[in-house]
Amino acid sequence: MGSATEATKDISENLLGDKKVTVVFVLGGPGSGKGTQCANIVEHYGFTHLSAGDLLRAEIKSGSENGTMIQNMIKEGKIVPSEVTIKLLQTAILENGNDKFLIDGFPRNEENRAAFERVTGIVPEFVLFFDCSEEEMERRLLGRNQGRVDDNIETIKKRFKVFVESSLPVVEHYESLGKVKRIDAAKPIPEVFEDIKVIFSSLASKGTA
Ligand SMILES: Nc1ncnc2c1ncn2[C@@H]1O[C@H](COP(=O)(O)OP(=O)(O)O)[C@@H](O)[C@H]1O
Ligand SMILES: Nc1ccn([C@@H]2O[C@H](COP(=O)(O)OP(=O)(O)O)[C@@H](O)[C@H]2O)c(=O)n1
Ligand SMILES: [Mg+2]
Repeated sequence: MGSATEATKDISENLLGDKKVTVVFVLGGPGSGKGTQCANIVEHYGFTHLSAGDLLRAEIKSGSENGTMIQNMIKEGKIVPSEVTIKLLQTAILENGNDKFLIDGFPRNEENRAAFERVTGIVPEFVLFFDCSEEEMERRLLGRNQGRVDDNIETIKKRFKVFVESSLPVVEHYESLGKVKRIDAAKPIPEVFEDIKVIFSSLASKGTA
């Protein structure tokens, strides 16, 4: 009996060669702590962390022909066309020996979501959603100090708008499928990780990751 999910997994095996993967999407507003907690999850649960933003920034640095376009989009807080980001994610998945991935900061809009599903056939195990107020996220971004072109108040405001208008609908989509695990991301880093551990420990004990 082939369920819809099984059918999609078959497609994913075709497009990713023989590779079967477990994927968790890590979503949340800018500065909600996605990258910080992904590092913790990698250390404890053997996932590979793929940050869409990091892959795009590496693409700029590599001198790719898309570099200028990507840089301009990031500076404006806009979402880069899916084909660019999906290609980077797909290559990273195929080049990696691991079969468990945290995809951080993707999908960020409906176009990202639908195109990724269509192209890779990958259906996420679940979506880890970091819930945090804009006031707190703004404070964190202004203190992040990584020299990013988008961590200034003008771009931050644009990113918040894009998050509410384009990214939250993606979370709502997965909510309607019962796939969202919401985390109170306003708490201190160790407390947030304690809540995340509960989720990943139960996943590990079910043998799905
Ligand atoms: N729970 C937290 N409490 C306070 N500061 C945090 C917390 N989580 C992350 N930070 C800090 O906030 C900034 C943004 O975190 P980051 O993980 O880069 O967020 P994101 O990837 O969601 O944009 C970093 O400087 C990080 O050290
Ligand atoms: N799926 C994605 C992810 C990031 N990006 C771009 O990269 C920027 C930084 O993304 P990020 O995930 O590193 O940012 P944070 O949420 O970690 O602060 C976004 O504001 C977008 O301009 C994108 O276009 N598409
Ligand atoms: Mg990040």
